[in-house]
Amino acid sequence: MDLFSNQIEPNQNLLPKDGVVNYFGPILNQPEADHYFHQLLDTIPWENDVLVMFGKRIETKRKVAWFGDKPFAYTYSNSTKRALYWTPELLELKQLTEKLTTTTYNSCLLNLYHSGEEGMGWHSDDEKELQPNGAIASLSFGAERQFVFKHKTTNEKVALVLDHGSLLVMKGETQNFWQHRLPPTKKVTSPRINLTFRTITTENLAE
Ligand SMILES: O=C(O)CCC(=O)C(=O)O
Ligand SMILES: [Fe+2]
Repeated sequence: MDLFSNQIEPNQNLLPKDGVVNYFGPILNQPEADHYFHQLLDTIPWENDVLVMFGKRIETKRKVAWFGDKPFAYTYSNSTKRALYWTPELLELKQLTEKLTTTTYNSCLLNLYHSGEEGMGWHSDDEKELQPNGAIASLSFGAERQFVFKHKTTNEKVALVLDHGSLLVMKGETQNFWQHRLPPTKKVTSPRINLTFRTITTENLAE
């Protein structure tokens, strides 16, 4: 948290055009955010993510987990995952996020970055299973990390720092026009957990 956190304006659009990104700053106090961070770190069944790059199957160091209302199938970087049912803590966080963003979500992708050496490359969250132009709400816990948007045609960039216990929302046309990434950094040595609440279209129910 910084001295200026009381100036964070959740209604301000951080993007200059072609989408909407709102940063709410911390939405939990420090003990609450610490509680969720440790609870998620210890109890989520974290698994290595698998990417297919140049036809090769690569396991990421970053770990992931996938939860939802139903056992949705979700194909992400060529691997299909099935959603687990919400834990009580994830349901609490979903409820709080829904209240603050006045939107409902039916699933959540969780990422665990063990240190700053792990990040996520440029991408848009535009998988076919996701509701087109649906809001994506991102909760961060643990180490503060930079998050960057890049416009797909003009290359304009917008960067911000995602605080412990903070909420960020991407909505409207954001995923069509912008990519985002979590840059790796040697300056951060502690872990971070990120939760992205999403809406999956209900045709994507696993057998
Ligand atoms: O870790 C983050 O803040 C972002 C994760 C992300 O972009 C994703 O899961 O699609
Ligand atoms: Fe993303």
